[in-house]
Amino acid sequence: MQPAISISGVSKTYASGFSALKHIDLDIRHGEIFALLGPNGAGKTTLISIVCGIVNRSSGTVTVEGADIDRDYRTARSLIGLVPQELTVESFETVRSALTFSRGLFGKPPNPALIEKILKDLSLWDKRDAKIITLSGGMKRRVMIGKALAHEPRILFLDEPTAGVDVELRQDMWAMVRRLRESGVTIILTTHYIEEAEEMADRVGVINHGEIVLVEDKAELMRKLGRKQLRLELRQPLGAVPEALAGYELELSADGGALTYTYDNQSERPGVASLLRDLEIAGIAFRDLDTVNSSLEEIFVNLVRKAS
Ligand SMILES: Nc1ncnc2c1ncn2[C@@H]1O[C@H](COP(=O)(O)OP(=O)(O)OP(=O)(O)O)[C@@H](O)[C@H]1O
Repeated sequence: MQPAISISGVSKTYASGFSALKHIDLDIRHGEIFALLGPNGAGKTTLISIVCGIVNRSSGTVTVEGADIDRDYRTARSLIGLVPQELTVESFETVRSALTFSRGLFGKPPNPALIEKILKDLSLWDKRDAKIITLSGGMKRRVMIGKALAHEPRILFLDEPTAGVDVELRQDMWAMVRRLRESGVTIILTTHYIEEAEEMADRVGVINHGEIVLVEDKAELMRKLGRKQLRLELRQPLGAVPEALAGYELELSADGGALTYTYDNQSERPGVASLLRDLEIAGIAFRDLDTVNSSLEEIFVNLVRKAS
């Protein structure tokens, strides 16, 4: 099956000469929730804006459900709903007319029943005739989502959906995103909250300095998250790890004074107890030991640092 979105060799150099994206290759699968994770300024918004046809790329190709975003702009664009980072809603419009108008922009015939359903799904039906200016920030954000859904897109981009949003609304938002996914919509969200990626995503892509540094199933990342390290301070420095301990893939520190064993619960590797036994058999004594849990945050920070 062709991907929902295929991004190939996409680069962006702004007029200032700043290179915001460097040869991005990325496929988004049908029906997944993909979290694009990266620090401020990494290029997330630039990438989304290119796919949505708001920013011109310097090179590369993008297709949406097979439609090229240049040659087949209208088709590609109509398949996408975009909820931008900034709240950009017409203050004096009513909620319902904002959605109706958005649908019309895509040349779709009016569909009051659909607009009603979207408003109900977003818990905005009671506010359908309210002017947007009278709504709370959280409600305005939901109006933005409603506008993005009004033309029945197959793919929804959410740029920092929960930035500055309180915990309750964040939970609501996540529940809503899941419902959308269940209805078959592919979702790409950008975030710099690791917990958001952890909670929501089927796959996670990490972007830093305009480069994709990792794309992985979340489950695989969680496996890494569950990884632990045992560090042993040795009594006598070693010149090399003895052959008998090769199965543990131990890491010897540069000065030979410490061994690090990385393991996780699902690992096929033998556990800590057997390592300690085998160390004793090999005549390696240690004077201290310490365990460290790696977290997704740590994985992320390391990736970002390595790429810097
Ligand atoms: N019009 C522009 N002209 C020059 N540089 C720009 C322009 N727009 C964005 N940039 C730069 O490109 C880089 C990537 O910006 P972008 O908004 O894509 O990052 P981001 O990952 O979405 O960050 P944030 O999480 O802060 O929104 C930043 O360094 C930004 O300053």
